[in-house]
Amino acid sequence: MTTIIDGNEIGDQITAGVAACTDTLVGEAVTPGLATVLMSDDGASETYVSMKQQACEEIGIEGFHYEISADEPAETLFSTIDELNADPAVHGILVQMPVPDHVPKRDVLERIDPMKDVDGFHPENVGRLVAGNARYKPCTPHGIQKILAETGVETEGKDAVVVGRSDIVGKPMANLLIQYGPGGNATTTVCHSRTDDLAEKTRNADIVIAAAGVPEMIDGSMLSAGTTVIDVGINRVDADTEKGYELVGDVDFESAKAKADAITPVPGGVGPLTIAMLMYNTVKAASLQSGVDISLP
Ligand SMILES: Nc1nc(=O)c2c([nH]1)NC[C@@H]1CN(c3ccc(C(=O)N[C@@H](CCC(=O)O)C(=O)O)cc3)C=[N+]21
Repeated sequence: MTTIIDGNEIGDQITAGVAACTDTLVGEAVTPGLATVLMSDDGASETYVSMKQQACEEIGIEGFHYEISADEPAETLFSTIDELNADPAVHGILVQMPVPDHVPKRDVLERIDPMKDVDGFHPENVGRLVAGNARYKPCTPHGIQKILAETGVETEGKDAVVVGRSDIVGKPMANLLIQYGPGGNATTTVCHSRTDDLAEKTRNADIVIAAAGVPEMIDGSMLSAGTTVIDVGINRVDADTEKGYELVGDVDFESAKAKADAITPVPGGVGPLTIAMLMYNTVKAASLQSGVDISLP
């Protein structure tokens, strides 16, 4: 029997632990604060930002939300970041990606105070992660580590294949998988758009993490029996539904399920963990900035 991994359940479990940490902080007169900044007219981005704000509200984290019109100059975003860096009520800052083309992404990431960088995208935090001394692990790869641990999937000595080399998922995921200790020690291959014979790589994997942003590109014929399949894709494809689209992953679920030992669905797989780990990092940020100790799950 193939296990269909329930990301909502694992996410709720972590969120409960994070909520308990929030209570501890509030008891010490520290209310964790997360600022989200949206500079885009994209409907999907709006959905994700509002999901993050809703999660804050449920846990007791104070949410601050900023919207900047996509045609504003980059300076408007920079000065918003400067204000949030200086605001002691704000412990975490998330600038929703992608930003418009005329805004230099790297300058945005470097502008955020590394102590408030709860995405873990600032070069200082990327460097710490690679050095094995992470401050804030990027939310999606960290969430995937939690999924694997909760599902009882051992990584040590296993062959892991990460499909996709993004700064947000592929690269940090590979870094976590090769690190010493629990959730790491995997022999890790990173595949991407220029990989020759991808199927040969994925067929030899014990764990496949699909994060290329290409709808249903990994199917059952590319997998061996017994593989653990983690689907990071959240592609909106046109469909005759109420919303006018359907959410599909980077994995062809039905054919992959027939081969997999365990598989994450879309929606209800990795997505809820991304939000839970953002809350986790925000509470960690509030602890680091206030000096109040907490015990994170
Ligand atoms: N600076 C930054 N940090 C991010 O963490 C970030 C970002 N930019 N830009 C966009 C992506 C996307 N992202 C998602 C988080 C949760 C779900 C999620 O929970 N999805 C639900 C379904 C939601 C739906 O119905 O559309 C699920 O998979 O079950 C999806 C997508 C965070 N991102």
